Amino acid sequence: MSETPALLRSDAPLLSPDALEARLRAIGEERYHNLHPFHRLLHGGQLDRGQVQAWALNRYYYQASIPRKDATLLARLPTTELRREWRRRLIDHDGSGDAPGGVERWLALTEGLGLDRDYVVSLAGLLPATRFAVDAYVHFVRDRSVLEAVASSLTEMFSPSIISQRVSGMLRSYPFVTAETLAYFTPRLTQAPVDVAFALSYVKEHARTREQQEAVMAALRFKCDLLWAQLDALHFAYVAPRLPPPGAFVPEPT
Ligand SMILES: O=C(O)c1cc(C(=O)O)c2c(n1)C(=O)C(=O)c1cc(C(=O)O)[nH]c1-2
Repeated sequence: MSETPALLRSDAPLLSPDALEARLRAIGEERYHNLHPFHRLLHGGQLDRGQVQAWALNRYYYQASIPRKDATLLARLPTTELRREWRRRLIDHDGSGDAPGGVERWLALTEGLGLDRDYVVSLAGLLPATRFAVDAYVHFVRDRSVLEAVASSLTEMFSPSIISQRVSGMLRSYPFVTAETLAYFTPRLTQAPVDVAFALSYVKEHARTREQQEAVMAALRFKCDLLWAQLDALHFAYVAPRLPPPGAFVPEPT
């Protein structure tokens, strides 16, 4: 379902909170990155080891930047209650005490795929488009309203189902992938619904005008687009026409 841009519908009536949620879910059905051809190849076992490495290496920058964006938003939240809620996300990704977080677990994934840890962390082989897309997320959360920033996290509504498909598809298809390598994803299946429960109820409660509701929907579309753009860049560089930009990771020939 494609929607008319907000500017054309300034007279549109306020949506009920549940109607807003239905619109948000429809955006995911139309644009979430589970629909991207690169993901279909990844989950369907149709990539080689070098292409899977390229995906993991680039996605490292997304994972490593999630706590940067959550810390950015945390600093803007006005109440103890909101900050306590959002702080949990930082712990999920950065860890706490001896417990590793998601960023460290993603490095276990890239190492399990045979990539050198220092090379991954250096970001030297990153696609430029990955950097631009991920940085755009951090900047969006810094520059837009808190309501839009919270709404931009709502792609997580759609992530548990893609994660389940990814883990089962990759384990079935790739001899070089083990359950241990994909352990990153297991806690996400319980963390994401907790994140979403809060963010969705916040958005449903705080989007009180149609304009704010349109801004919330636009934030979710923006986020879907930046996830999509990362996969476009991977596809162009490593699937077809296979034109990695200068300096980007080049898989070893198999
Ligand atoms: O595997 C995925 O497809 C996927 C998608 C998303 C997402 O929809 O943004 C996230 C994650 N994973 C994820 O692991 C994660 O920690 C995460 C945090 C966020 C966010 O916007 O705050 N999205 C996602």
